[in-house]
Amino acid sequence: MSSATGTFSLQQPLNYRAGARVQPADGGHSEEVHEPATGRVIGKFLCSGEKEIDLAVQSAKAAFKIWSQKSGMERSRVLLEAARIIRACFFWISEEQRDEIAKMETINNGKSIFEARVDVDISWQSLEYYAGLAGSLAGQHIQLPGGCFAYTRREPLGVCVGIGAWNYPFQIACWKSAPALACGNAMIYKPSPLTPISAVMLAEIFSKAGVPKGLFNVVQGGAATGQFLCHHPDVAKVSFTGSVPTGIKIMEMSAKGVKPVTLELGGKSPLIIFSDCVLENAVKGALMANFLTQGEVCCNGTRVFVQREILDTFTKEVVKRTQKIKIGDPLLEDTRMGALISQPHLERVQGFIKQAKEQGAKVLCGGNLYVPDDPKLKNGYYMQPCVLGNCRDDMTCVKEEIFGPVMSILPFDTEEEAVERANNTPFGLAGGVFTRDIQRAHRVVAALQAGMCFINNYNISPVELPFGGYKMSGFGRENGKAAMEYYSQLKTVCVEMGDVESVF
Ligand SMILES: NC(=O)C1=CN([C@@H]2O[C@H](COP(=O)(O)OP(=O)(O)OC[C@H]3O[C@@H](n4cnc5c(N)ncnc54)[C@H](O)[C@@H]3O)[C@@H](O)[C@H]2O)C=CC1
Ligand SMILES: NCCCC(=O)O
Repeated sequence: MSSATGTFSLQQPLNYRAGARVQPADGGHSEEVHEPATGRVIGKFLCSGEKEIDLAVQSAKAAFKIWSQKSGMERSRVLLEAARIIRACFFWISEEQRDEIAKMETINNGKSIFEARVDVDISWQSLEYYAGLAGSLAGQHIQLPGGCFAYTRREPLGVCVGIGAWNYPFQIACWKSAPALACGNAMIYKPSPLTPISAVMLAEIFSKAGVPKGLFNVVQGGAATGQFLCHHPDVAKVSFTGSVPTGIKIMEMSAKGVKPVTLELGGKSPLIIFSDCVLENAVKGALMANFLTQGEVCCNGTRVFVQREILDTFTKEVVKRTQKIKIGDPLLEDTRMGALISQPHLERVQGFIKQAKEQGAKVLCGGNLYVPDDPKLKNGYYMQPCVLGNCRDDMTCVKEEIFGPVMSILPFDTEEEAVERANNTPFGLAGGVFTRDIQRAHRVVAALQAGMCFINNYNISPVELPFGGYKMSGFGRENGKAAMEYYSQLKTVCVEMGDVESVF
């Protein structure tokens, strides 16, 4: 079997401003774009400078004037059309076009085409969901004495900035832009410099769907470009997905301009497996919690606490299935684990495994580099998914976010102990529990200090559900109705129906 892996090269500019792909007006250094599956350089782009950021902001401000005056239903129709265009890529047009977005995501990120398709589905569902909410964005009427009254208006914020990570490039761009645009805002989006491609595709789709020119702009670059965005005086809000250290910097920069922020940061989430679980589901859940997108998922349940009675059976089954995961060319239909995002990241993950061994953990399977047979893939960033046993809570692999395919198994005896250990982390993004005991399931998730909890499943992402963290995993919410609050502000209008009674 062969695939298109190893054939793509970037031809078009990756910035998008005022309704067109453009080269940035100024810039610092240029960045290479890699194809993780082969390690090939597929192109380069110039990181946007201060002048380009200002042009993008001015263009977004002009579009905001038009878009914010539209009714919710008018905005809804445009978002629905954008969702339809993306779906059409999947279902109604030729095979070539059908897979276009997912293919680009796979080429640029390294994840399997199978998963990339799911990501793109979740992305158009997000646009569809917020299209549905746009028309019902409304305030309140409040009766006051003497026939006076007040009402509230839910208004957009203005030009919002979205800064994204590299693990779900298209999906993160949609999760931020869909509620932002539904509320009447404009957005400037900066993807990770490692995955610059698919956000521009989204910009083109928005234009085709009928958003005003400049409503959704894309600027490319790394930290410096992100800083220009956060410091720009005409930016009203920053929504960030990425690591905790960068999240702290974003908050500091935004604080200077008193700009609201949404922070979707990292995690080290617990998954608690009780001995009364349906073992088959718990094993599947543990794999879902650890190995999607090569383990590069913020809400992964990487600390797998297993009740001692079933530790051996559970571990044996998890190891058996992990060894069967098909690694390799991510564009092949039957591949379930592609390449990690970059060579430095692969080395970092390998470093965590080495350190885990030094600290006494036992590699139960995987953990080594993987070299596919296909010669074109020999420089790709592959590794075998890894399960670690003999783990303790004080080990680095159990305390720190690895962001790779590494599961740590930790035995426990009692519910109380499991909950206490699960919460013993500065992170609080997600958590999960597998048990047949319905009361215990709800008791445990109520006690977990985490923003997104799963009972008897893990890592599903329906767009209707608010998603976000507790503690150092951030604040604010994406998805669900909740996100609308983070992209709008409340104005109160107090109406006098009589004469003014002055105290002077
Ligand atoms: N909670 C969530 O929803 C998610 C969280 N993450 C977290 O993201 C991390 C991995 O993603 P990375 O891209 O490596 O994170 P990162 O923090 O290095 O970069 C994220 C984004 O911030 C930009 N950036 C970096 N320094 C900046 C600065 N000083 N000012 C402004 N922008 C700056 C980057 O260019 C990139 O676009 C992991 O910790 C992961 O857990 C990833 C996906 C989802
Ligand atoms: N579909 C899961 C998204 C989580 C993340 O962005 O890492």
